[in-house]
Amino acid sequence: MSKSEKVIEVKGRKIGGEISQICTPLVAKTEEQLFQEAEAILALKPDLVEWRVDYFDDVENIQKVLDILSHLRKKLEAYPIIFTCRVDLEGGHRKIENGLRFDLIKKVIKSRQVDIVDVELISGEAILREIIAEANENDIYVIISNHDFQKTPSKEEMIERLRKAQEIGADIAKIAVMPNTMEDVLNLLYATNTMKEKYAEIPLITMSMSGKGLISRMAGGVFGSAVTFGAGKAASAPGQIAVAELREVIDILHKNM
Ligand SMILES: O=C1C[C@@](O)(C(=O)O)C[C@@H](O)[C@@H]1O
Repeated sequence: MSKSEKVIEVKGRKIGGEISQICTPLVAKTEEQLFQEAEAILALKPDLVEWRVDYFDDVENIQKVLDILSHLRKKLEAYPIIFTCRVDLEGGHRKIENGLRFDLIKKVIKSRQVDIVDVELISGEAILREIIAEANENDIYVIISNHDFQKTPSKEEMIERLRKAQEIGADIAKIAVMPNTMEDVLNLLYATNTMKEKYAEIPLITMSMSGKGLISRMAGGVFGSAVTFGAGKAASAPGQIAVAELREVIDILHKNM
């Protein structure tokens, strides 16, 4: 029996349930584009939406971000929203001073206008625990994530990072890595499956990026990844394919396995 039984249910979507959930990122630069993008995404019917606020030109204007979020929340009422201000060192679109970034994340948590926030494992335990405490008080879930856009670490290292995220108190542990060989893709899937079978008490999100890693975005659920990212108007990472294509593959796997 696998240990990964904890299912997180947000707005009727079961993260860690029987079927992989599809998340689509918003990567607009301006407010106008953001709402156009959100409109376009609604037509794609993903399961979750992620606002990658690091793409947003006014990301450093916290009040503006909060104001926009209250409108976005209404527009995407039926959808769980993940709020992500990705650090530049792990694929973020721009460099934002850490103090400001963490302040933004905490204020967004307090506003309760999102369902989930994503924070990187490299942020360090102290700030992660502060953010988790704030999130717990406000009924918001926390993804602790890790990214490597250059390579795929060893299986042991990936398992270690996912376990560390869980140990710190993540509700969901995530890792996205770049494969240089097909063995790297297998290693990511192996780490995912091992986590699911042996260590995970929380849902996992894992992906091997780029075209090489595409199989992990389509079939990662089979090995224990609870969410896969599908492009909306634009991709937020290499290898994301259209939501409809992902949905088709996931449904075929789900129906027949
Ligand atoms: O961490 C992730 C995963 C991701 O990097 C991907 O590879 O699909 C896309 C990001 O938007 C998201 O925050």
